[in-house]
Amino acid sequence: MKKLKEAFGKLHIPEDEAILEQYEKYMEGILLWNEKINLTAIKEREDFIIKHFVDSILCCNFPEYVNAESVIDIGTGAGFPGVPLAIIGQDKEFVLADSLHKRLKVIDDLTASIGLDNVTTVHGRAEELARNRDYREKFDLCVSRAVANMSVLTEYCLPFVRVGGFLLAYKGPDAEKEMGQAEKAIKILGGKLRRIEAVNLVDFDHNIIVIEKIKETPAKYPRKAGTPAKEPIN
Ligand SMILES: C[S@@+](CC[C@H](N)C(=O)[O-])C[C@H]1O[C@@H](n2cnc3c(N)ncnc32)[C@H](O)[C@@H]1O
Repeated sequence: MKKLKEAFGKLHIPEDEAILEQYEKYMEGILLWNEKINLTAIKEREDFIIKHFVDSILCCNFPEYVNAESVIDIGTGAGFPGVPLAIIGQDKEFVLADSLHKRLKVIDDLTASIGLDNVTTVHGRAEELARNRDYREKFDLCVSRAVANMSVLTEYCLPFVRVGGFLLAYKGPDAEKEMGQAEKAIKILGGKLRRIEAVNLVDFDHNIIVIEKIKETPAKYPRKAGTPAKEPIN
C-alpha cells in the first residue's frame, strides 16, 4: 500500500489505518473474484493500487467532489472510480451504475464485507436509468471513467446531474481533442465546460474534464439505449 500512502500524502488525506485496510480488503476481494469472472485486466498489486485506487481518487480535492453529498458513477465496472471515492468520502452517498449485473453483485458483496455502507448499486444502461425519476437530475456529482468518448459520455451522464451540479470525466492525454468534438453535445444537454485539470500524481498523465450542469437536460435525452453510441451528437 506504499503508493497509496504516498498519494494520500500528496492529496493531504489523513493516513487512517481503518481506511487503508478497507482499500486493501477491496483489492484482495476483486483479485479473488477476478479468477472467476472478468473484472479487471490488472493483476499485479502495485499496478492495481496505482491504476485503480490512486487514479480514482485524483479528484478528491476538487471542490466539485468535496462539496457533493450525492455521487453517481456511470459504468462503474468493478467499482472505479466509485468505490475508492466512497471509501474516503464516507459522509457522501454513492450510487454505482452498470449494465453488467454480475460486476455489481461483486461490488455489493465486497462493500458489505468491508463495512462500507454509503454505496448502493443499480443495474441498467445509463440511457434507461436516466429516465427513472429516482435518478434523473438527482445527483450533485457524476463521475465516470473509461466508458465512452466525451460526446457519448455526456449524453449518458449529464441527465443524472442536478442543475448546479457537475460531471467529472476521467480522461487520458487526449482530453482536449475529445472536448473539441463534444462541444455541441455538452451545450445541447445543458452543460458548460468549466476546466480541464491535468492530474499527474504518479506515473501517468491524466486529465479530468469538469462540466457544470447549467440548465435542465431536454426531455428527449438520453435517446434510446444504443443510439448515443451509434449516432453521437456532433
Ligand atoms: C471499460 S469498463 C470501465 C469500468 C470502470 N469505470 C473502470 O474505469 O475501471 C466500461 C464499463 O461501462 C459499462 N457500460 C458501458 N456502456 C454503458 C451504458 N450505456 N450504461 C451503463 N453502463 C455501461 C460496461 O458494462 C463496463 O463495465
